[in-house]
Amino acid sequence: RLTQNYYQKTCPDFEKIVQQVVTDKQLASPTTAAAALRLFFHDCMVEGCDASVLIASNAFNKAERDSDINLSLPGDGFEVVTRIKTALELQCPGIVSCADILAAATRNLISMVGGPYYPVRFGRKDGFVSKAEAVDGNLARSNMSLSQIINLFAARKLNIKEMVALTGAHTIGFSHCKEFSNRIFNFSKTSDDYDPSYNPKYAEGLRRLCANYTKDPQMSAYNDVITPGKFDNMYFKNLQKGLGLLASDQAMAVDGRTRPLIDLYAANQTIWFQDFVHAIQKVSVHNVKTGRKGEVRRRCDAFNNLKT
Ligand code: HEM
Ligand SMILES: [Ca+2]
Ligand SMILES: [Ca+2]
Repeated sequence: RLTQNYYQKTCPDFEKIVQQVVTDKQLASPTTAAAALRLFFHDCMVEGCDASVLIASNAFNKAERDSDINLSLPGDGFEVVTRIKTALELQCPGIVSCADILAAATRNLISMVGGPYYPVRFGRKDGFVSKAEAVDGNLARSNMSLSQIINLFAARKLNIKEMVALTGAHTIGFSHCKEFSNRIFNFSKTSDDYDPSYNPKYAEGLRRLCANYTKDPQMSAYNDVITPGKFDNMYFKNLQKGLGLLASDQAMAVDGRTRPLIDLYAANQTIWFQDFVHAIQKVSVHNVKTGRKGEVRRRCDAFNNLKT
Protein backbone atom coordinates (compact mmCIF):
# COMPACT_ATOMS: atom_id res chain seq x y z
CA ARG A 1 0.00 0.00 0.00
CA LEU A 2 1.20 3.46 -0.92
CA THR A 3 0.41 6.40 1.35
CA GLN A 4 0.78 10.14 1.08
CA ASN A 5 2.71 10.40 4.36
CA TYR A 6 4.92 7.33 3.81
CA TYR A 7 8.13 9.21 4.73
CA GLN A 8 6.67 11.37 7.51
CA LYS A 9 8.63 9.62 10.28
CA THR A 10 11.64 8.27 8.37
CA CYS A 11 12.44 11.33 6.25
CA PRO A 12 10.25 14.26 7.33
CA ASP A 13 11.95 16.76 5.02
CA PHE A 14 11.49 14.59 1.90
CA GLU A 15 8.97 16.85 0.16
CA LYS A 16 10.78 20.02 1.19
CA ILE A 17 14.07 18.78 -0.28
CA VAL A 18 12.38 17.66 -3.49
CA GLN A 19 10.77 21.08 -3.85
CA GLN A 20 14.04 22.96 -3.25
CA VAL A 21 16.09 20.98 -5.73
CA VAL A 22 13.35 20.96 -8.36
CA THR A 23 12.89 24.73 -8.15
CA ASP A 24 16.63 25.43 -8.50
CA LYS A 25 16.99 23.03 -11.39
CA GLN A 26 13.91 24.21 -13.34
CA LEU A 27 14.92 27.88 -13.01
CA ALA A 28 18.44 27.11 -14.24
CA SER A 29 17.29 24.68 -17.00
CA PRO A 30 13.71 25.35 -18.14
CA THR A 31 13.62 22.12 -20.16
CA THR A 32 13.70 20.05 -16.97
CA ALA A 33 9.92 19.79 -16.49
CA ALA A 34 9.33 18.21 -19.91
CA ALA A 35 12.39 16.01 -19.50
CA ALA A 36 11.19 14.64 -16.16
CA LEU A 37 7.61 14.12 -17.32
CA ARG A 38 8.65 12.07 -20.35
CA LEU A 39 11.17 10.13 -18.26
CA PHE A 40 8.50 9.33 -15.67
CA PHE A 41 6.02 8.18 -18.32
CA HIS A 42 8.64 5.97 -19.98
CA ASP A 43 9.53 4.49 -16.59
CA CYS A 44 5.95 3.64 -15.65
CA MET A 45 5.12 2.03 -19.01
CA VAL A 46 7.99 -0.49 -18.74
CA GLU A 47 8.09 -2.70 -15.62
CA GLY A 48 5.87 -0.17 -13.81
CA CYS A 49 6.96 2.95 -11.90
CA ASP A 50 10.13 1.42 -10.44
CA ALA A 51 13.00 3.62 -11.70
CA SER A 52 14.05 0.86 -14.13
CA VAL A 53 14.61 3.60 -16.73
CA LEU A 54 17.30 5.21 -14.53
CA ILE A 55 19.65 2.20 -14.50
CA ALA A 56 22.89 2.67 -16.44
CA SER A 57 24.08 -0.08 -18.77
CA ASN A 58 27.20 -2.06 -17.91
CA ALA A 59 29.24 -4.89 -19.39
CA PHE A 60 26.63 -7.42 -18.23
CA ASN A 61 23.43 -5.57 -19.11
CA LYS A 62 22.08 -3.22 -21.76
CA ALA A 63 19.56 -1.19 -19.75
CA GLU A 64 16.27 0.47 -20.77
CA ARG A 65 17.78 3.90 -21.17
CA ASP A 66 19.94 2.60 -24.03
CA SER A 67 16.99 1.31 -26.01
CA ASP A 68 16.47 3.18 -29.26
CA ILE A 69 13.39 5.12 -28.16
CA ASN A 70 14.93 6.17 -24.82
CA LEU A 71 18.19 7.53 -26.26
CA SER A 72 16.45 10.89 -26.75
CA LEU A 73 15.51 11.18 -23.07
CA PRO A 74 17.32 14.37 -22.08
CA GLY A 75 19.96 14.51 -19.37
CA ASP A 76 18.03 17.08 -17.34
CA GLY A 77 15.46 14.50 -16.27
CA PHE A 78 18.08 12.07 -14.95
CA GLU A 79 20.04 14.91 -13.40
CA VAL A 80 17.23 16.35 -11.32
CA VAL A 81 16.62 12.89 -9.83
CA THR A 82 20.33 12.44 -9.06
CA ARG A 83 20.48 15.81 -7.35
CA ILE A 84 17.44 15.05 -5.18
CA LYS A 85 18.83 11.61 -4.33
CA THR A 86 22.18 13.11 -3.29
CA ALA A 87 20.48 15.65 -1.02
CA LEU A 88 18.22 12.98 0.51
CA GLU A 89 21.06 10.50 1.13
CA LEU A 90 22.70 13.14 3.34
CA GLN A 91 19.56 13.63 5.45
CA CYS A 92 18.05 10.15 5.53
CA PRO A 93 20.34 7.59 3.90
CA GLY A 94 18.75 4.52 2.33
CA ILE A 95 15.16 5.63 2.90
CA VAL A 96 13.64 7.24 -0.19
CA SER A 97 13.36 5.20 -3.39
CA CYS A 98 14.35 6.60 -6.78
CA ALA A 99 10.89 5.68 -8.10
CA ASP A 100 9.25 7.91 -5.44
CA ILE A 101 11.73 10.72 -6.16
CA LEU A 102 10.81 10.65 -9.86
CA ALA A 103 7.07 10.63 -9.09
CA ALA A 104 7.39 13.57 -6.67
CA ALA A 105 9.72 15.60 -8.89
CA THR A 106 7.45 15.18 -11.90
CA ARG A 107 4.38 16.30 -9.95
CA ASN A 108 6.16 19.40 -8.62
CA LEU A 109 7.60 20.31 -12.02
CA ILE A 110 4.21 20.07 -13.75
CA SER A 111 2.74 22.54 -11.30
CA MET A 112 5.78 24.79 -11.54
CA VAL A 113 5.21 25.29 -15.27
CA GLY A 114 1.53 26.10 -14.87
CA GLY A 115 -0.11 22.68 -14.64
CA PRO A 116 -2.30 21.20 -11.90
CA TYR A 117 -0.91 20.08 -8.52
CA TYR A 118 -2.15 16.68 -7.36
CA PRO A 119 -1.57 14.38 -4.40
CA VAL A 120 0.96 11.57 -4.92
CA ARG A 121 1.13 8.47 -2.74
CA PHE A 122 4.56 7.09 -1.85
CA GLY A 123 6.18 3.78 -0.97
CA ARG A 124 7.29 2.54 -4.41
CA LYS A 125 10.38 0.35 -4.37
CA ASP A 126 13.06 0.41 -7.05
CA GLY A 127 13.06 -2.55 -9.41
CA PHE A 128 15.68 -5.26 -9.91
CA VAL A 129 15.38 -5.45 -13.71
CA SER A 130 16.17 -3.05 -16.55
CA LYS A 131 16.51 -4.51 -20.04
CA ALA A 132 16.67 -2.52 -23.27
CA GLU A 133 14.75 -5.27 -25.12
CA ALA A 134 11.77 -4.81 -22.78
CA VAL A 135 11.15 -1.27 -24.00
CA ASP A 136 10.19 -2.03 -27.60
CA GLY A 137 6.49 -2.56 -28.03
CA ASN A 138 5.58 -0.86 -24.75
CA LEU A 139 5.92 2.75 -25.87
CA ALA A 140 4.12 4.48 -28.71
CA ARG A 141 5.99 5.86 -31.69
CA SER A 142 4.86 8.89 -33.63
CA ASN A 143 4.62 6.91 -36.89
CA MET A 144 2.24 4.29 -35.46
CA SER A 145 -1.39 4.33 -36.50
CA LEU A 146 -3.85 5.69 -33.99
CA SER A 147 -5.34 2.21 -33.58
CA GLN A 148 -1.92 0.81 -32.67
CA ILE A 149 -1.40 3.60 -30.15
CA ILE A 150 -4.85 3.09 -28.65
CA ASN A 151 -4.05 -0.62 -28.25
CA LEU A 152 -0.76 0.13 -26.49
CA PHE A 153 -2.50 2.33 -23.94
CA ALA A 154 -5.34 -0.19 -23.58
CA ALA A 155 -2.76 -2.86 -22.72
CA ARG A 156 -1.87 -0.64 -19.74
CA LYS A 157 -5.56 -0.26 -18.84
CA LEU A 158 -5.61 3.32 -20.11
CA ASN A 159 -8.68 4.15 -22.18
CA ILE A 160 -8.95 6.57 -25.09
CA LYS A 161 -9.93 9.50 -22.89
CA GLU A 162 -6.98 8.87 -20.57
CA MET A 163 -4.66 8.53 -23.56
CA VAL A 164 -5.73 11.88 -25.02
CA ALA A 165 -5.59 13.64 -21.64
CA LEU A 166 -2.08 12.27 -20.99
CA THR A 167 -0.77 13.17 -24.42
CA GLY A 168 -1.66 16.77 -23.62
CA ALA A 169 1.78 16.53 -21.97
CA HIS A 170 3.02 17.59 -25.41
CA THR A 171 2.00 21.09 -24.40
CA ILE A 172 5.61 21.36 -23.15
CA GLY A 173 8.97 20.16 -24.43
CA PHE A 174 10.32 19.44 -27.86
CA SER A 175 10.88 16.76 -30.52
CA HIS A 176 13.89 16.11 -32.71
CA CYS A 177 13.42 16.77 -36.44
CA LYS A 178 13.72 13.10 -37.33
CA GLU A 179 10.46 12.44 -35.43
CA PHE A 180 8.46 14.46 -37.98
CA SER A 181 10.83 14.85 -40.97
CA ASN A 182 8.68 12.50 -43.06
CA ARG A 183 5.82 15.01 -42.70
CA ILE A 184 7.81 18.00 -43.95
CA PHE A 185 10.12 16.59 -46.64
CA ASN A 186 8.99 14.42 -49.60
CA PHE A 187 5.69 13.65 -47.93
CA SER A 188 3.99 12.30 -51.04
CA LYS A 189 7.27 10.65 -52.20
CA THR A 190 6.77 12.12 -55.69
CA SER A 191 7.65 15.76 -55.02
CA ASP A 192 9.31 17.64 -52.15
CA ASP A 193 6.06 18.58 -50.46
CA TYR A 194 4.74 18.51 -46.90
CA ASP A 195 1.83 16.85 -45.13
CA PRO A 196 -1.27 18.83 -46.20
CA SER A 197 -2.80 18.46 -42.73
CA TYR A 198 -0.18 20.96 -41.50
CA ASN A 199 -0.94 24.66 -41.47
CA PRO A 200 1.16 25.80 -44.50
CA LYS A 201 3.09 28.56 -42.69
CA TYR A 202 3.91 26.16 -39.88
CA ALA A 203 5.12 23.51 -42.34
CA GLU A 204 7.36 26.03 -44.10
CA GLY A 205 8.80 27.15 -40.77
CA LEU A 206 9.53 23.55 -39.80
CA ARG A 207 11.21 22.91 -43.16
CA ARG A 208 13.55 25.84 -42.55
CA LEU A 209 14.21 24.83 -38.94
CA CYS A 210 15.03 21.25 -39.89
CA ALA A 211 16.80 21.95 -43.20
CA ASN A 212 20.10 20.60 -41.84
CA TYR A 213 18.78 17.94 -39.52
CA THR A 214 20.65 15.02 -41.06
CA LYS A 215 23.96 16.80 -40.44
CA ASP A 216 22.83 18.18 -37.10
CA PRO A 217 20.63 15.52 -35.48
CA GLN A 218 20.14 17.63 -32.36
CA MET A 219 17.87 20.05 -34.26
CA SER A 220 14.43 20.09 -32.64
CA ALA A 221 11.11 21.93 -32.59
CA TYR A 222 8.81 22.76 -29.70
CA ASN A 223 5.88 20.36 -29.37
CA ASP A 224 3.61 23.36 -28.72
CA VAL A 225 4.67 26.18 -31.04
CA ILE A 226 2.61 28.86 -29.23
CA THR A 227 3.30 28.27 -25.51
CA PRO A 228 6.19 25.77 -25.44
CA GLY A 229 7.09 26.25 -21.79
CA LYS A 230 3.64 26.47 -20.26
CA PHE A 231 1.49 23.54 -19.20
CA ASP A 232 -1.79 24.77 -20.69
CA ASN A 233 -4.44 23.52 -23.14
CA MET A 234 -2.82 25.33 -26.10
CA TYR A 235 -1.68 21.92 -27.40
CA PHE A 236 -5.32 21.01 -28.09
CA LYS A 237 -6.13 24.38 -29.66
CA ASN A 238 -3.09 23.91 -31.91
CA LEU A 239 -4.32 20.52 -33.10
CA GLN A 240 -7.55 22.16 -34.31
CA LYS A 241 -5.45 24.50 -36.50
CA GLY A 242 -2.99 22.06 -38.08
CA LEU A 243 -0.29 22.99 -35.59
CA GLY A 244 0.24 19.49 -34.22
CA LEU A 245 3.92 18.59 -34.57
CA LEU A 246 3.93 14.78 -34.61
CA ALA A 247 1.80 12.61 -36.88
CA SER A 248 0.41 10.93 -33.75
CA ASP A 249 -0.68 14.32 -32.37
CA GLN A 250 -2.41 15.36 -35.57
CA ALA A 251 -4.07 11.95 -35.94
CA MET A 252 -5.95 12.54 -32.69
CA ALA A 253 -7.51 15.69 -34.11
CA VAL A 254 -8.76 13.89 -37.20
CA ASP A 255 -9.99 10.52 -35.93
CA GLY A 256 -13.62 10.30 -34.80
CA ARG A 257 -12.64 8.36 -31.66
CA THR A 258 -10.50 11.19 -30.31
CA ARG A 259 -11.66 14.38 -32.02
CA PRO A 260 -14.52 15.11 -29.56
CA LEU A 261 -11.99 14.98 -26.72
CA ILE A 262 -9.59 17.33 -28.51
CA ASP A 263 -12.47 19.78 -28.96
CA LEU A 264 -13.53 19.43 -25.32
CA TYR A 265 -10.03 20.02 -23.94
CA ALA A 266 -9.38 22.89 -26.36
CA ALA A 267 -12.54 24.59 -25.12
CA ASN A 268 -12.10 23.87 -21.42
CA GLN A 269 -8.72 23.73 -19.69
CA THR A 270 -10.30 22.97 -16.30
CA ILE A 271 -11.80 19.73 -17.59
CA TRP A 272 -8.49 18.76 -19.19
CA PHE A 273 -6.62 19.41 -15.92
CA GLN A 274 -9.13 17.20 -14.05
CA ASP A 275 -8.81 14.39 -16.59
CA PHE A 276 -5.03 14.75 -16.77
CA VAL A 277 -4.74 14.49 -12.97
CA HIS A 278 -6.92 11.39 -12.91
CA ALA A 279 -4.87 9.76 -15.68
CA ILE A 280 -1.39 10.68 -14.43
CA GLN A 281 -2.30 9.46 -10.93
CA LYS A 282 -3.30 6.16 -12.51
CA VAL A 283 0.01 6.05 -14.42
CA SER A 284 1.90 6.92 -11.20
CA VAL A 285 0.82 3.74 -9.44
CA HIS A 286 1.05 1.49 -12.48
CA ASN A 287 2.55 -1.88 -11.48
CA VAL A 288 4.37 -0.41 -8.49
CA LYS A 289 6.53 -2.74 -6.41
CA THR A 290 6.28 -2.74 -2.65
CA GLY A 291 7.87 -4.71 0.18
CA ARG A 292 10.48 -7.24 -0.92
CA LYS A 293 9.60 -6.98 -4.60
CA GLY A 294 12.06 -4.09 -4.81
CA GLU A 295 14.75 -2.18 -2.96
CA VAL A 296 15.71 1.39 -2.10
CA ARG A 297 18.70 2.01 -4.31
CA ARG A 298 21.73 3.79 -2.90
CA ARG A 299 22.30 5.38 -6.30
CA CYS A 300 19.54 5.71 -8.84
CA ASP A 301 21.61 4.48 -11.78
CA ALA A 302 22.73 1.15 -10.28
CA PHE A 303 21.20 -1.83 -8.47
CA ASN A 304 22.51 -2.21 -4.90
CA ASN A 305 24.02 -5.59 -5.82
CA LEU A 306 25.92 -6.01 -9.07
CA LYS A 307 24.13 -8.61 -11.19
CA THR A 308 26.29 -10.71 -13.47
C1 HEM B 1 0.38 9.12 -27.80
C2 HEM B 1 1.52 8.56 -27.82
C3 HEM B 1 2.82 9.31 -27.74
C4 HEM B 1 3.76 9.38 -28.70
C5 HEM B 1 3.74 8.70 -30.06
C6 HEM B 1 4.83 10.22 -28.20
C7 HEM B 1 6.00 10.50 -28.88
C8 HEM B 1 6.90 11.45 -28.51
C9 HEM B 1 8.06 11.83 -29.27
C10 HEM B 1 8.48 11.21 -30.58
C11 HEM B 1 8.68 12.84 -28.60
C12 HEM B 1 9.96 13.57 -29.03
C13 HEM B 1 11.19 12.94 -28.41
C14 HEM B 1 12.45 13.59 -28.90
O1 HEM B 1 12.62 13.77 -30.10
O2 HEM B 1 13.29 13.95 -28.07
C15 HEM B 1 7.93 13.10 -27.42
C16 HEM B 1 8.24 14.06 -26.49
C17 HEM B 1 7.59 14.20 -25.28
N1 HEM B 1 6.58 13.38 -24.80
FE1 HEM B 1 5.52 12.06 -25.89
N2 HEM B 1 4.49 10.65 -26.95
C18 HEM B 1 3.29 10.13 -26.62
C19 HEM B 1 2.63 10.30 -25.41
C20 HEM B 1 3.15 10.97 -24.32
C21 HEM B 1 2.62 10.92 -22.98
C22 HEM B 1 1.41 10.11 -22.55
C23 HEM B 1 3.41 11.73 -22.21
C24 HEM B 1 3.36 12.03 -20.73
C25 HEM B 1 2.33 11.88 -19.94
C26 HEM B 1 4.41 12.31 -23.08
C27 HEM B 1 5.35 13.23 -22.70
C28 HEM B 1 6.26 13.81 -23.54
C29 HEM B 1 7.04 14.99 -23.20
C30 HEM B 1 6.94 15.80 -21.92
C31 HEM B 1 7.88 15.23 -24.29
C32 HEM B 1 8.94 16.33 -24.41
C33 HEM B 1 10.25 15.81 -23.91
C34 HEM B 1 11.35 16.86 -23.85
O3 HEM B 1 11.13 18.02 -24.14
O4 HEM B 1 12.46 16.50 -23.48
N3 HEM B 1 4.24 11.79 -24.34
N4 HEM B 1 6.86 12.23 -27.37
CA1 LIG C 1 9.91 1.11 -14.96
CA1 LIG D 1 1.84 24.87 -23.81
